[in-house]
Amino acid sequence: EKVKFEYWYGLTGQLGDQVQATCDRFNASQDKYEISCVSQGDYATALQNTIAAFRAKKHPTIVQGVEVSAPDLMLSGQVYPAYKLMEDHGFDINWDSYFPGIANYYADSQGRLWSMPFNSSTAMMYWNVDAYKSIGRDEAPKTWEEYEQVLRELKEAGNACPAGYAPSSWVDLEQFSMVHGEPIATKNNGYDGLDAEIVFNTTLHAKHMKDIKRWIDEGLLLIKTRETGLSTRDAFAAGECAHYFGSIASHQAVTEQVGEGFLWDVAMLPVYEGTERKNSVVGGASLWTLSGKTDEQYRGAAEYFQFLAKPESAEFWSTVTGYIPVTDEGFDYLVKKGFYDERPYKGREKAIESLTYSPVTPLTRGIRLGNFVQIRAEWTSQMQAVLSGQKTPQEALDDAAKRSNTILRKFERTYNGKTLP
Ligand SMILES: O=P(O)(O)OC[C@H](O)CO
Repeated sequence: EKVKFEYWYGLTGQLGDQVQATCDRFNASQDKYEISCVSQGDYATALQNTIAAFRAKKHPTIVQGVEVSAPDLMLSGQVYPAYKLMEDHGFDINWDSYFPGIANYYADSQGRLWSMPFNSSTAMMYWNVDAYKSIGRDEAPKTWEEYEQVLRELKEAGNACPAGYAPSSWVDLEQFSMVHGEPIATKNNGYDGLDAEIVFNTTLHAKHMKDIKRWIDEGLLLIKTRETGLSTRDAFAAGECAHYFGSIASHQAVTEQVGEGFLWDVAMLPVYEGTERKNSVVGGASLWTLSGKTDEQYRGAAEYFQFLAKPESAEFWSTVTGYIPVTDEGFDYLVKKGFYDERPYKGREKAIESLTYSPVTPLTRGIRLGNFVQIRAEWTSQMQAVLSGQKTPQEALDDAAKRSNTILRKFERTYNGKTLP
């Protein structure tokens, strides 16, 4: 009889279907194990459901943990660290092959990976090349100043939606801060201690949110969800808005949505003039093995991880999504096959360029702040208050920082005396 184990993931739609496909491929590749993969909705819900399931001992063997949940999972006492899982089951993983930006994010202070990198992304600017042609341009802006200029030119040329906008902590705060080398919190964004404090209301991020508000007021950015019910991605793919900012993960979905409709591309996030661009930070999620399972189930989990790490699996995953290969081995395999040479896959390498743009610094390593999923929610609700005209960006960011610090202090008390591994 096959050994069965569960894997809960936090993706839906096109991406969720492709996670399911990795499970089907694994099940078809061998006859000893049967992985059962269950979508839990989005990343935040997957995490929430997993915590709730622990109480009833109904939790899965593997959970897909959103990147920022790493400290919560590491301190939970309920994780079987990936490096140990693989070692205990005799799998010889070349950990050095993982891109440093990815490995750093999921590693403890001794450089050992606690989760298995899987769906790694970063934020990109999606731009409509045909719309640019209409204003005599053929390159994506590298600075926010130039971006504003492009928006203005598009509007003047009669474009009704130069860009769609929806507040995204991941793009506007987290990735933005990384590429500008600006801190989100003290203590190197939490890596150096649970007593970190939020500073995002005092950095270049505050200027950025003021600029975004001004662009909205000037009709350069349209809040699509409010105006048409469309997501910024759908509005872009429908040719309605000339830009949107989002994960490279959706590159394949956008490819399918746009079809032959128009020419488009992705570019690295702009930076403000005078900024020395830094690496962006890995987004997406990684796979965490949880406590309380049988040794056979753990062996199955390790086999699945080993299966995902194969270059052929990396090729499958990068083809059907936009996620990047997580190892040098996977990347080299794709490069040798000419994967990035032609559309529709050409462009996806820009995510890797962004992630590896500079050596990782203490401020661009990532975020190690407790309960950051809740901090994201606070930031978002404060930004909604800006969009509805109730607060200025600075007031909203000050309030978001205050509430976030309360969340951090609560987390610190929960793990009183404990330190991050
Ligand atoms: O859409 P994804 O999977 O690239 O994830 C984006 C962010 O990292 C979510 O935290």
